[in-house]
Amino acid sequence: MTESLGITVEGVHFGYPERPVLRGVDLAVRPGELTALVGLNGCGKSTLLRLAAGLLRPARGRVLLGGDDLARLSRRDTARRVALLHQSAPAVPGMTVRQLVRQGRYAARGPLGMLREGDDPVVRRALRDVGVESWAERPVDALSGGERQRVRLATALAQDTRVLLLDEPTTYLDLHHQLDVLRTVVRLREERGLTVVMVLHDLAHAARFAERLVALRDGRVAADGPPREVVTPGLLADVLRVAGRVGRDPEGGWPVCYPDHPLPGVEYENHIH
Ligand SMILES: Nc1ncnc2c1ncn2[C@@H]1O[C@H](COP(=O)(O)OP(=O)(O)OP(=O)(O)O)[C@@H](O)[C@H]1O
Repeated sequence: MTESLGITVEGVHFGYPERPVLRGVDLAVRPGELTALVGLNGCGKSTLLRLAAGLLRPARGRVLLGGDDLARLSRRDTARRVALLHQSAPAVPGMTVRQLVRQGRYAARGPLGMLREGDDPVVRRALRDVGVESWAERPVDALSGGERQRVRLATALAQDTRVLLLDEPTTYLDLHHQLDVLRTVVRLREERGLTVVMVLHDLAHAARFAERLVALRDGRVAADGPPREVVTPGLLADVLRVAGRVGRDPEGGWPVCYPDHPLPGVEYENHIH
């Protein structure tokens, strides 16, 4: 197993024009840790992942991967260390699953990698990891939303990085495949020492599968710790704006939420009405 990499976010501020989003985020994800990132729509979760993937640059502060400031790494070096599963990405018409997954290799290898059209063991492994080998020659645009989501995960895995950032990896998936993907992430993290940060809206999944839960609110980290400690009725109310109760799974002991009703007072201060 190669050495795991940690992610350090130091005093990061970021905004889009006329839209401040992150206002001083500090976060240290330890090497090999599985972290869930939660928060209301528009609070900046995807923005934070994009900053951690080097696709955006902070206005203030810095992001380090394994101690190296992303601002000093080339695109290629960044892509060798960190892969991002985007919320959605359009498929090129006619492209097969294998061709799309192979793009994960190009990101890490650049033009020389593109010459290797042959059977790439990393691509095969990525297809196998998410159980989509049998679709390799199918056109991506003929897949269902859930099937496509799993192929996108395989594309991120094909980058063969030590850090994996997953933006809502279970979107579009039925419950069977949601659990399947989350268990796959847990397994890969254990087998390969991957450092994983995943955005999840399902607090039940976050509480069960992540060892650490980070909640964003008002552009800052509002809660950070093991789910057993931070998932409380207060978190539900203050960060997710729902009233609800929190219990314990009788066998596993992880927190189980019983959300009741939405609380008033969500201010989409960043939004232009
Ligand atoms: N390219 C962009 N240009 C301008 N504003 C943007 C851009 N991308 C995102 N935003 C805004 O920045 C804020 C944070 O967006 P982001 O996608 O990070 O939120 P999120 O927490 O991931 O939300 P969701 O849960 O809905 O996916 C939102 O107000 C959004 O409208």
